[in-house]
Order: sequence, then C-alpha cells, then structure tokens
Amino acid sequence: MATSNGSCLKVPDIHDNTTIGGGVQDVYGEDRATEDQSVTPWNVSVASGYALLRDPHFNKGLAFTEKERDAHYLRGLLPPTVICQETQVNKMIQNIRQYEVPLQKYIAMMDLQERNERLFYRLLIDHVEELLPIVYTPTVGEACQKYGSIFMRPQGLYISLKEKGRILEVLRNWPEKNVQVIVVTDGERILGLGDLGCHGMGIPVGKLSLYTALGGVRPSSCLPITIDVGTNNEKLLGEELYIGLKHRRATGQEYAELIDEFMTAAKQNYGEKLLIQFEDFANHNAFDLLERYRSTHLVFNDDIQGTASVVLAGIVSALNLVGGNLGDHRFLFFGAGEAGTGIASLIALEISKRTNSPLDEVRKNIWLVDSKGLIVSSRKESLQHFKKPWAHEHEPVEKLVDAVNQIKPTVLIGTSGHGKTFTQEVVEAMASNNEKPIILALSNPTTQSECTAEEAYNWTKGRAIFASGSPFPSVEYDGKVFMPGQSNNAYIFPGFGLGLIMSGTIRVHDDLLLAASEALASQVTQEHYDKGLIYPPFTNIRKISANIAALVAAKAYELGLATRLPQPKNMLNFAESCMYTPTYRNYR
Ligand SMILES: NC(=O)C1=CN([C@@H]2O[C@H](COP(=O)(O)OP(=O)(O)OC[C@H]3O[C@@H](n4cnc5c(N)ncnc54)[C@H](OP(=O)(O)O)[C@@H]3O)[C@@H](O)[C@H]2O)C=CC1
Ligand SMILES: CC(=O)C(=O)O
Ligand SMILES: [Mg+2]
Repeated sequence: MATSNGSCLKVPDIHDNTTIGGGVQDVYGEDRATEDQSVTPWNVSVASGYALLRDPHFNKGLAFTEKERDAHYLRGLLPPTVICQETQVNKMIQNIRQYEVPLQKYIAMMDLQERNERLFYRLLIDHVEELLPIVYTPTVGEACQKYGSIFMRPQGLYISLKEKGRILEVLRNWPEKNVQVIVVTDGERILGLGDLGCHGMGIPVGKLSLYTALGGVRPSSCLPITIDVGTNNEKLLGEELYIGLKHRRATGQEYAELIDEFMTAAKQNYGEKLLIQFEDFANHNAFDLLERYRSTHLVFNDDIQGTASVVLAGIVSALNLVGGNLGDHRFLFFGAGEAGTGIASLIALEISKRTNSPLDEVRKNIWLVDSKGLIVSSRKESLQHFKKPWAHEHEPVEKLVDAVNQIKPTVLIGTSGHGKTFTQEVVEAMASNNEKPIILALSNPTTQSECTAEEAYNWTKGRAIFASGSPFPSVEYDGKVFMPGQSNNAYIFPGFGLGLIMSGTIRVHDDLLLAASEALASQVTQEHYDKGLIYPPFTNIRKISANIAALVAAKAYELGLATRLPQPKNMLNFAESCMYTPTYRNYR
C-alpha cells in the first residue's frame, strides 16, 4: 500500500509471527521488523521542516525568522529564540576557543560545515587568522594522519581502482552539477607527512574551503576528490580503521589509465572550463601529469606553480627591505622537488623577463640541494628530469652548511619536507654572509618546518627576513617584537582560481602565475615592511584575492585565453561582484 509519504511499504500483519520484536505496534522494533524488506530512499525537492534544518546548504539554525519558521514548518523544531548570524558567529567562536586541542577545534569546524555551511564560512572569514591554522596547515595535517578515526561523513568523491571503467558514472553521483573547480590528490605526498593514501582527503577538502572563504568561489562549485590507487604506507596497510584500498600503490600503466579516465570524465562531465588543481601528488607523478594535461585541460599544480607564485611575491617584496634587484640575488634551495624546482623556475623566468637575459644565464645564480647534496653537473646523468636544468659546474658538496658557505646565498629556501634541518650552524652561516638574510622555511606542517621563527630571529640576532609555510607566533628578541609571515600557496590559489573561473580561461600560462605574484606583492604596504613582513596579513585576504583574480583575468584576456565575453571593463569590481558571501538568504 502507498503510505502518507508516498513510499510503498508492506505493512506487517500484527498476527504474523515473523513480526515479533517489531511491527506497527512496536515502534522501537520497527526498523528490525522490516529489515528484510526493500525501502525506497526518496527526497523532496523543496526542503522544509526537519529536512530543512538538516540541509547544511539552507540551514540557518536559530537565525530562521518567525515568518520563516511559520512558512517552512519549523515551529517547535527550534527553541523560541531568534538570533542573527553575527550572534551565531560570536557564540561559535567562543565554543571553538573552549577546545584546547587543535584537532578538537578542527572536528568542531568540520561538524559546523556539515550542519550550517553559511555559518561555517562566515566564521572562517571573520576569524581567518585564528581559524586558518585549524582548517588548514598545521592542523589539517594531523587530521589527515587520524582521518580513519575522525572520519564521519564523506566530504568529497573517492575514486578508487574499483571504479575503473565507471568514473563518469561516479562523477554523476556527486549532487552538484555546476562544478567549476576540482582539487584532486592521490594522497602520496601529503604536506611533508608522506604517503597517507585515502586519508589525504583532508587536503582537497581543506583547500576547497579556502577557495570559498578566501577566494569567494561558491561552495557548490567546488569538488574535492581523492584518487585511491592504494598506499605504500605500511602502517596504514595494517590499520583496521584505514578507509582506503589495502594494497600497495598501483603504478605505471595501471596508474596512468585511471588518471586518464578521470581527466577525460571530468572534462566530459563539467566542460572545458573546469579547473583541476593537482595537490600533494608525489613528484614522480606531479611533473608528468602537469606536462601531460596542460595543453588539453585547465590544470594547475598548486605545489609546483602556486607555491612558486607566492614565494616569488615574497622575495620581490623582501627586496624593499634588503635592497637590490631580483637578478642581483643568489638563491639556495634545500629540497629540489615540486616546490623547490617550481619556485626556482618561476624566479628564473621573472629575472629573465626583467633583465632580458637567457634563462640558462639566469639559472646560474640559483642552486639546489637534494637528499644527496648540492645539485652539480657531475650528477647530471642520474638526476630526475626536473633537476637537470639546475646542475651547475661545481665540486660535489654534501652538507647544507658547506653549500651555504661556498655558494653564499642571499636567500635560503627550505622545501625539503624535513624539520629542524636549518640548524644553528646553517642559519649563522647565512647571518655571517648577509646583513639581512632572507630565510624561508616552507615545509609543512609545523613539525616539518626547517626551523622555527624563534630560531631564525635568535640565530641571526634579529636580522633575518623570515617567513614559513605554517604559521608561527610572533617572537621577541632584544626587546623588539618580530612578526613572522606565512609563505603559503593559500595566498595565491583562491584568487588565481577565481581569476580563471570568472574570465572563463581555458588554459594556465606561466604569465598568469607571474601576474598573480605581482598582484600579491603589490598588496604589501610600508606598514607591513615596518613590521618586517613580506606578505600582507591574511585578515585582508578577500581583498587580496580579488586583486589577484583581477590581474590574472586581465592577463588571460591579453593572452587570448579568456572566453567570457564581453570583457569586463573594471576587472576588480567584476571580481568582487563574483565572490560568494555567506550572508544568510531570506526564504520566501
Ligand atoms: N609553503 C607552501 O606553500 C608549500 C610548502 N610545501 C612543503 O614543501 C615540502 C616539500 O614538498 P615538495 O617539494 O612537493 O616535495 P618533494 O618530495 O617533491 O621534494 C622534496 C625534496 O626535498 C629533498 N629532501 C628530502 N629530505 C632531504 C634532506 N634530509 N636533505 C636534503 N634534501 C632533502 C628531496 O630530495 P630527493 O629528491 O633526493 O629525494 C626532494 O628534492 C613539504 O613539506 C610541503 O608541505 C609544498 C608546497 C607548498
Ligand atoms: C601548502 C601545500 O600545498 C603543501 O604543503 O603541500
Ligand atoms: Mg600541497
């Protein structure tokens, strides 16, 4: 028979022995009584009443007005008080502050995101400096490490080898149809924490929440994806709570085929202008994927390209503190992977453009160290392809401190993923060669930072221009307070993505990364320099992102890569008008 809610259920006969422990007269046993019967999962298209409160896109909690409570069958489902969003934000931030452990704050934030999306974003935007370290690095790193035990509801799509041949179907299971940006990982290099397999999902989820909060991209347009080809993390393979495929990583053709099917299906389902951001792939795949898809898809590798753009901006603005032109400086990278060689390449490109010098010539001032020591020409044959352009004539040098003493860099950049590697000896060597050494410890999370802010300032006697990938609190040295900046691609990718999306850009070009970098550097003011900062604070990030988006979009039009017509006259106004704000909507 048809029930009042439109589903067709067999009503159990109360005289039927099979209903013992269940049946219409025993509401507590009802589920058990019908366990062997099929039910139809169904939904209504207009959410009201209880369903409305349970829908994170529309739920406003106590902020539903009296009129809305009447119109949407909410009477009695909420306590009588009506409060505004601002009061809700104040209440929530107090709640979050009560937790002492960052991971508890993270869980509370994720819980809020699943209950009331607009309140989550309002809270994150209004308290961005305080909450960024929670939803993003460093806490997101710990969340990924413990993802198996804190995992509650899927927040994105999992595409595993089991779905091979059916990826288009899987994409169609995602409830949102107008996806504009995907952040995808295969979990093999999660921050500096290594292979976390399927538990890497925390990263695309976190990155996309920044797309919305920092860059104003609508949450419904964002899709986090984890591609699961297995994991080589022995600990996870033996863990009961591991949520991914419990076998070693597929490689070679099997890996390439799955990724290719995904890339094709994503473009087929969401169109040419879909932005796909590769995140935290290991470098043996990251460079090849970028190369393979950069001419057919709108792809962007955050670790290679976004990081490059943010670090170039920081160095350009640091020139205001240390003097000289970019081409006058000498760079030494500790770590020659995605971040290291990505940054090195963009710096070289910028210097080459500014000075009209060939890249080969410019590269001579840029040196990299990997796990085997300084990258020199005698090692060229055995180097991975992305390191080869940096193999200069020099005798082999094994230790970082010796490389610092011999190369005498003015800028030292840590991209190794290994903490505590900028030792006192290394930092003091930088200080003895430079009046104001630029020291960037970019590895994440905080545990992997090459040195702390306190170490950098103490060991250089307060002379370092310092920034790090994960945030550090301010440091007092010799009666002066130093505010370390955060050199993190979170400054770039939200605004960069917005710029691509709002202009309908179809391919990423290096000049767009340079435009983003220039836009970021131009946001640093004298007031910031006076505090020793080389980045503007995150409190102004929405404005910063709008400026980045505007310059990126303008460059895309100039290069003929933008498809949205007519071209907006005032790009900054247009960027701001495109940005999602999480203010509650009124329901009729
Ligand atoms: N602040 C930011 O915005 C960003 C920070 N990062 C951080 O940068 C770190 C590196 O990321 P990524 O470049 O993608 O990683 P990769 O794995 O691509 O590169 C790591 C590099 O570090 C080298 N390395 C590792 N250990 C040592 C060691 N003990 N001594 C010398 N060199 C070493 C590796 O050497 P070898 O090649 O010989 O193995 C490799 O060249 C991570 O912690 C990540 O979180 C990344 C992107 C953005
Ligand atoms: C910030 C970032 O993308 C990373 O550490 O991988
Ligand atoms: Mg990353």
